[in-house]
Amino acid sequence: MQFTKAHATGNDFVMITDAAGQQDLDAEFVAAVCDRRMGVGADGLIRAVPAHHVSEGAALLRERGLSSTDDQPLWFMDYRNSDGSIAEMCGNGVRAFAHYLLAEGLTELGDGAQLTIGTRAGVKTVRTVQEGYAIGMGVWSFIDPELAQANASDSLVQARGLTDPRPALSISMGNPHTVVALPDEATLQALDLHQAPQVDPQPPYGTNVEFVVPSEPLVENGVGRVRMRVHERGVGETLSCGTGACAAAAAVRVWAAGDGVNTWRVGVPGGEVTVRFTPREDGAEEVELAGPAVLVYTGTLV
Ligand SMILES: N[C@@H](CCC[C@H](N)C(=O)O)C(=O)O
Repeated sequence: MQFTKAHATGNDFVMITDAAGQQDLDAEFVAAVCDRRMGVGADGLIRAVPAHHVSEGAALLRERGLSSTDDQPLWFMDYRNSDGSIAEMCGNGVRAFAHYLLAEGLTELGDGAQLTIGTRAGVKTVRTVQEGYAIGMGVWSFIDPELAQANASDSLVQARGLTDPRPALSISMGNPHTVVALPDEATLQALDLHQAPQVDPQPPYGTNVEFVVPSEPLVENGVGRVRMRVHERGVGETLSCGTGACAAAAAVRVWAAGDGVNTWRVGVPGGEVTVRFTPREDGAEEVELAGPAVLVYTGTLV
């Protein structure tokens, strides 16, 4: 099996193409490929498969009235975490996926230099921008709107390196996130994320946990800035999480009542991504995630 190793701000993936939709990916196989000592090593594995060849993709085509054929496929991002579990969405993965599809000649940019791809969290648009790719992520939402709006927090998080549990806010970006604000960079750096943080109450399907530190000043020239470290569900600590960066920026906006600040730069151990919010008339906010994507090498699994 041919594969390409890719990364997007250090969040790394093994990319494979399955044009006929015949590749049965079981959790054991994915975990073996993603193993950093015994396999290729990656935070996740992404299978590019035409939407009409997988049930979730076919459902998406029906819902959205889109077409996908062997000649003109709508490519579906089948994303798996490094432990083999399936996740709904991966923001950095979409950038790597778009870069991979274009480099492999599997698709071309359409009108407005845009691409449309399918994911388990719906159809996403991708456009090329100076820093790489910008993804139309859809709208963010509170996981528990009542609790979140009343307290600006809905849970408590404890992690190694913190003296006490800290309040957190749960946000969906297609997949679940729990965002925790920390007072300063020293506290952020002192965290030991080898062990999964404890979230109370425990989210039913697990969660990705983002620890954020607002920059000083928080907003400069109309742009908000935060630093973040993340412990990902199904992976562990990663160098970056795209959906996590969107959730972190959304949470900081809520806490800082910074609704007017629509552009946020989120610094992660693997670089920086940009998150933009566009308020809609119905009160919801569309999110765009922009950042680089890199293809590192190709290989063959034996
Ligand atoms: N790194 C990703 C998120 C991958 C999925 C996540 N671990 C989950 O289980 O929800 C990103 O860039 O968004």
